Amino acid sequence: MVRWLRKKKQQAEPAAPSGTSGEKKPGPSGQEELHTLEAAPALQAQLAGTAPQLPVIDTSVPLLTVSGVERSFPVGGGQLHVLKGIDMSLYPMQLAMLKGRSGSGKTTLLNLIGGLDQPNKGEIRFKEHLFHQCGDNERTYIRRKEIGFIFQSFALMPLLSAWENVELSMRMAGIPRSQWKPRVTHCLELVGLAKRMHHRPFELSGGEQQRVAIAKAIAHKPSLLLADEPTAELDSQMGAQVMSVFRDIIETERMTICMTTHDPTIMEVADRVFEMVDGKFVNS
Ligand SMILES: Nc1ncnc2c1ncn2[C@@H]1O[C@H](COP(=O)(O)OP(=O)(O)OP(=O)(O)O)[C@@H](O)[C@H]1O
Repeated sequence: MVRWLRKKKQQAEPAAPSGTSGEKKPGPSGQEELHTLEAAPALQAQLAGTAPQLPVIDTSVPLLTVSGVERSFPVGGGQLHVLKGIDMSLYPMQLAMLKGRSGSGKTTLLNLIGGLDQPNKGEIRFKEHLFHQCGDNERTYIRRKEIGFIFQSFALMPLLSAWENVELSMRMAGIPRSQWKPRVTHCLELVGLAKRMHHRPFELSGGEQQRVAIAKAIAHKPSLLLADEPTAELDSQMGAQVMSVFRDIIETERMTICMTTHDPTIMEVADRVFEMVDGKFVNS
């Protein structure tokens, strides 16, 4: 078992990336808060100081910048203005959360950040790429290489095992076959499913299925992981396990995670919370 140190809520901090230096913080009681989850060997090695040194990442340079973004949809002969001027930055190794009432525009924004859709106005820069200027093919190419998606409903192939589901995503991402075996093993170990690799989705709990979905989403080593309500279908214990896995992924895979949630308990582990009201951010 591995200890997971729960991050403190850091909403009050400015836009600079908070909590991204990898330091561990005590819980509100001043004690380290313990969450138990099957150990991720890569994380264990890191904690034990036996892992190889990871490359240094400059966490002060945004991975993604959204500036003045607006998105409308044609509805019933008029325009529905969903996003009304969004500015945000996501930094390397940050866990960012979007919260807001149903219909406030969170998924619409996540789709834009992930290059699945384009804004009517404003700019989206992801690394050196200007998403608002890219054509569909270019965005698809960048997305396949650099971005991973996790959905509320797991989206696993029901007849394939956990292993085969993750392997399929590597095949579809065009990753050379020689890399499949070590990477699938690593990803499933990272999400705590070393002993469930050959189970099919119906033989796994909801939380385990979501962790297979996470392994699938990170298998091609994206730098940004986007998750639309990844804990909505899970009970609170399984939701906490998914958040624990997200923290491990940030530390060991050096990814940035941006997710939507309605759950205030889940928000406590965020480095940054963006609150959306009627297509705009408030208090952020
Ligand atoms: N393609 C579309 N065409 C027309 N309207 C759309 C489209 N996509 C989203 N909308 C509308 O935009 C608004 C925001 O939707 P969105 O899914 O972004 O909200 P949300 O905050 O993610 O909600 P929830 O928490 O329920 O998932 C909704 O009123 C929705 O009906």
